[in-house]
Amino acid sequence: MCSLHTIQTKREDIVSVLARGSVDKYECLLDHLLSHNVLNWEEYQSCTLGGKPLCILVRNLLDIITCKGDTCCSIFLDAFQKNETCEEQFNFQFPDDLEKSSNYLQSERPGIVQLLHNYTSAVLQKLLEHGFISECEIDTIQLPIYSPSQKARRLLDLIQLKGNEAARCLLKIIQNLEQGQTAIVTNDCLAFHKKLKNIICAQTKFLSTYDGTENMCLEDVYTECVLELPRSKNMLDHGHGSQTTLDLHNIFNEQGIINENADTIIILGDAGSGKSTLLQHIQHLWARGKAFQNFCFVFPFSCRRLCCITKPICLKTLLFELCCWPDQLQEDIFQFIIDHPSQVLLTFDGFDEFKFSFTDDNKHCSPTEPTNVSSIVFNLIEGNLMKDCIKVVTSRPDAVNVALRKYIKKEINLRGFSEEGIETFIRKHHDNPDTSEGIINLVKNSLSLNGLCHIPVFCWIISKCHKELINSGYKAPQTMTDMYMLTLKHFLLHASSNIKQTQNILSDRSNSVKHFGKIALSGLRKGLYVFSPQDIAKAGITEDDLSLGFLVFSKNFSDEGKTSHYYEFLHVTFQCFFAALFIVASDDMDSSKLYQLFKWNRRQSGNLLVQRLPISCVQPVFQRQNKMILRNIEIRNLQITATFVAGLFSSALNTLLVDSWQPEKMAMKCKTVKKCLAKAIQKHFKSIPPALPDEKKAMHAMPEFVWLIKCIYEMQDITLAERAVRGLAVDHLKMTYCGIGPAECTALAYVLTHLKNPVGIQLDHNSVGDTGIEQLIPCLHICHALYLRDNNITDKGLCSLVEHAIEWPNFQKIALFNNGLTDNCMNSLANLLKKRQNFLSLRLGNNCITEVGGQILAEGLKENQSIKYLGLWGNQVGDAGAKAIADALKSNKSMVWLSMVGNNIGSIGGQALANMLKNNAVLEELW
Ligand SMILES: Nc1ncnc2c1ncn2[C@@H]1O[C@H](COP(=O)(O)OP(=O)(O)OP(=O)(O)O)[C@@H](O)[C@H]1O
Repeated sequence: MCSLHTIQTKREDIVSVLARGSVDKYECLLDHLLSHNVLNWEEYQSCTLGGKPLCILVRNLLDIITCKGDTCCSIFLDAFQKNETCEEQFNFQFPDDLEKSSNYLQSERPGIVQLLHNYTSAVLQKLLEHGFISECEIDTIQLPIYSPSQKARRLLDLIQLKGNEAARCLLKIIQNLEQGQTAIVTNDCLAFHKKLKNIICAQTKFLSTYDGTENMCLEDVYTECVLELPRSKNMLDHGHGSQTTLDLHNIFNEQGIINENADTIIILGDAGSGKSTLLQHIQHLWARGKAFQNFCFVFPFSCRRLCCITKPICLKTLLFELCCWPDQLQEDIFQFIIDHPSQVLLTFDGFDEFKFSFTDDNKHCSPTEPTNVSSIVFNLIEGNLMKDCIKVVTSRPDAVNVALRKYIKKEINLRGFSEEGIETFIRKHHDNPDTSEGIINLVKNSLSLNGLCHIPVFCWIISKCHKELINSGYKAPQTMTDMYMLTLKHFLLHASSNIKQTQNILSDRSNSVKHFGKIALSGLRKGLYVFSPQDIAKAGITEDDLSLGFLVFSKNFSDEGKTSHYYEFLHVTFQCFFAALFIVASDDMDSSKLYQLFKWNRRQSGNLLVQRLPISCVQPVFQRQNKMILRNIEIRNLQITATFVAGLFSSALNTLLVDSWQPEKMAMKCKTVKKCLAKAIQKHFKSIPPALPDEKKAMHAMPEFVWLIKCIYEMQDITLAERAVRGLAVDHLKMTYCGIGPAECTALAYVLTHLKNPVGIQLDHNSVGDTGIEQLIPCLHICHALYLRDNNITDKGLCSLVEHAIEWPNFQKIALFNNGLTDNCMNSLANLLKKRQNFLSLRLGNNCITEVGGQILAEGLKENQSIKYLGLWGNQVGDAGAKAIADALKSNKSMVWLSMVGNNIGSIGGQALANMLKNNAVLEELW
């Protein structure tokens, strides 16, 4: 029987089945007919006229179909049967040519309706954002009389009417949804999604350091920081092997993954390097819809706050109560979160402040079962809870223990501002170009300031206190302590109404400073960074003190609508600074207590394992050593506080404090600090094993050594610096993996310049950079060998170094592999080779040197007879470069080791090297 005849004979049954069924089902049939072009647009509309009974619409449809001949009738019957039996599976083949988007939406209509029906609200929002529909149109589509599928159909109908541009936009949204590139929340979750975005947007709008006094938005002042991936052997190769800097927008991609099965990305950086701000920026970009839209939900946590949760808590409560409460459908929303972990991002700021040491001993897998907060956090990191949900954790570097490392997907080092970043930050901070130019010049002209300003918090201080620095002719700060003292004066002066009459503002506000010092120190001892109204009252802090702006409302404990507030210091480094001021200037603290501040290092020196253990593991040892008042201060903050203490004894600040507060015990304390520092350094030196026969004596310094050097620098005491290195009788000073950046280089130069005998200085795997080289130059004349592997050095830094190195008689070796050197510094190196006929070793592996660079270097090699080692592996010198080098070395009588592997060298270069090897009697190794 032909299809037309079937419809005619069974018309009554068909009408009855369709009219008895739901409107949804009938419309689904129409979707099929539209997609197969059985109905044209006008016919479709006549079959969906609102207000008419379904049986009339069905009859009308059958009239249209039967007029269209047997093929159309056959398609109808097919669709009718499918409609009755099962749901179809759709497989989208998106068109390459987006000009045909409207057609595609029509031809795939049944599948698209099925895909969209759970997401219409979010899709409508996106179309609204793109300007293709209006609020009023959304309201019409979202009328409660429509089922979810009907809403999807009304949406498609509207877009068809709006033309191909709108259809193209919708198709892009559908494509992203289908391929999981953009996370789109279901209709049930949309209200919560919006609420969460609004809350995060409001929370991340301002930086805490700008609270109260200024009204600067994060968006206006945010400056990109340098993000680096550590080069590690087991970094999985995803085609980014040699790249170590990372763009923020690539933070979640495959670049730099070290463990594909893990879900935690850890961002490491020193105090004030911008970790919290970076997280805030990520959250803000997400909340504003500007990036990271593959996450439906972002839940930000502060470890400072999590530490205060003492009662058992479950994951659900943690997410909803701490971040955002769903006004309705809590169960559905939580279920969506659990079912779609890859669409959820959790951030944990300040893991170093999380008092619990990471352990994977206690498994907890239930999202609804309460347990202690540390267990929830650790099991999230391990993936026992919400596997595949990405977690971003920030921490100061040494808080990561071995157990945690197993669960790290990617490790990122935050290196603060680049040279350009400093300028950008200053320009963003000041509308007046004259002011910003003035500050930039100030920073450029002061070596010490330049080194410090790579750390964002210092850059902020300089920007904040620019008036004092530029107009009042203050001496540019030399040390970190100078910076904080400058800020202290700035805030005090700012709050003082009669500045001119005030001779010594510190003396005038001594009580305020004392109050801050007291609460800061007692907070550090108890691991407290947030202060309740009771804590504030107990420390005697008055409204007047609060108005100075050092204590700001805590973001972590905001009780909106309440009159009493929780406070925290502007930044934790200010808490350390005030604690240091109290330790130094209060006569309640005698020098023996101060001795405790440096003493803990003595037992730990040389014990890297203990140093890297989290504080809670170290504490039993630590507590035994320090029975006194400073025993509980978290090690990283203790070091910062101790550095400030040393800095406050620099001659200028010592005098200032004595003049301001007349403390009686300062002289004694100063003596104690000097003794502590000198002895701690000596102890470090004594731990060096004696040299083996025929071997040079080397010292492998620990990060603690660098900290001691920084303390000496903060004191600005040349005699102490001389005394400190007097006993250092080594040929080689190794300071690899010590977290050395530009500021540390300034301190190293200050002390190492007093070394009496030439040494080799090995600084591999730090972040010295071009600025660090500038800082080091004052001490490098003493150096016979310099190792700077993996330190982000570019041509600029190297050229500057070589300019000086030409004059240094001892300087014979330099190792620069894994940096960013190009052909542009080859002239400089060639010149060094020409001028220095006692130069021995040049290692330039894994840089970006091409044929041209190889040829330039060859010019230098031609005129040098001393060089013994040349390493150029992993560059791109090619045939021409290799040939030029081989020819240059023909007459060289010293070269014993030459490495040219991985340089794209073909037969010409290879032949030239082979010939050179034949004629060269001394060359022992060529590879
Ligand atoms: N990228 C940035 N752009 C602009 N300003 C920044 C940036 N990063 C940091 N800052 C400034 O430096 C201050 C300190 O930064 P932040 O609190 O983020 O450091 P942190 O690394 O989290 O420090 P800590 O480890 O001590 O908590 C910020 O309050 C802000 O003023």
